[in-house]
Amino acid sequence: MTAPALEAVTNLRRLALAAGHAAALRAAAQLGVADALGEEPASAAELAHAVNAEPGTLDRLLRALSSQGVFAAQGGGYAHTAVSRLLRTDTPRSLRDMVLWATEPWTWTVWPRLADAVRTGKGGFAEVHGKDFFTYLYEDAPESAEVFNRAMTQASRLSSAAIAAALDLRGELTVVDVAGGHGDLIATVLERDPSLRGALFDLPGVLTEVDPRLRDDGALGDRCRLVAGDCRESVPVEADVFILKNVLEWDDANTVAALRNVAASARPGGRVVVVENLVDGSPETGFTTAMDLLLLLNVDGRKHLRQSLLRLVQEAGLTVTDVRPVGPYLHMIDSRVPERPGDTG
Ligand SMILES: C[S@@+](CC[C@H](N)C(=O)[O-])C[C@H]1O[C@@H](n2cnc3c(N)ncnc32)[C@H](O)[C@@H]1O
Repeated sequence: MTAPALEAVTNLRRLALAAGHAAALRAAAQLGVADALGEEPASAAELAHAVNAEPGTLDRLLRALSSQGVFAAQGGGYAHTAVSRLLRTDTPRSLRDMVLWATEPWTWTVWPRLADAVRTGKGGFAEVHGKDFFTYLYEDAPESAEVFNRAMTQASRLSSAAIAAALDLRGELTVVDVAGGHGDLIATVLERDPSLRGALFDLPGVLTEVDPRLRDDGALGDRCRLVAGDCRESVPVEADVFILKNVLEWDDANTVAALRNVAASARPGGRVVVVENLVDGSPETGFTTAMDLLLLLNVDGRKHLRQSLLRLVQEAGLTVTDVRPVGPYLHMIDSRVPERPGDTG
């Protein structure tokens, strides 16, 4: 076999078993291996003792992960790499919950339906579970819902400071983060500008456990309201600026409905800022394209191309004023509610 032919075989075989590496990541996160490993390399037996596992099988797990750069085989044992450190719980950039979220039990039940979804254009989650994804999450899989919300906060911590810096809210008085999860972004925005007041809007189940800074007794509690609701029905909050970050990932009808509801609550000339990872504008194409497919399966949704997202923002009657990268992997779409909404159709 020629070298290119061998490489093709190797690549395809690795991809075909990529679920095994995702499962290995999940197992390591569940076992707490990254927390058990310190600055010095440790043997599989030492780590197995620390995480209450069988040494031989833990060695196999760590060998599989090391083959992908998660931990490094060293001197008969294993050492941390930059990637494995992200699985620790005590690092500010921890992505442990993100790993758990991406590999939750429900994900393994939806992936086999991908061919059908591609054929029909529908993920079909509601047909299988009898309810839409977020209802299922909060009613039937509350532990998964907690993992989800923590994962969103972990992802937000990577970008909130960059977004807050890029927003330029001079002259604005009030800002609401629509579907803002536990509120890392709105807290970061309010911390940056002490004159601003804010609101965090999300589903009722999410707001039961918000960022400690936003609680009544938190440092920002008196400047931020918590408003529960469904943004596909209405967004009953008055504000100068509406932010929607990683929210417009449903099917197009629900995405336009949410944007229209925001536009209806905003004053004419009000600002609506959409922040998303774009499939065609992100350095993480492996992540965004796979997430695009997962969103198809769970919410009949998608990660957008730049043009498809701009089209929906405009369809909702908003006037796009700027599109620019924010942070290493997101884009910020700035738009305004027309001064005379009736004119735009
Ligand atoms: C991908 S998360 C993004 C959270 C947050 N904006 C962030 O970037 O970390 C999507 C958010 O939308 C919320 N959400 C989903 N459906 C919603 C709805 N119908 N109304 C309001 N919020 C909703 C979820 O609870 C979740 O917090």
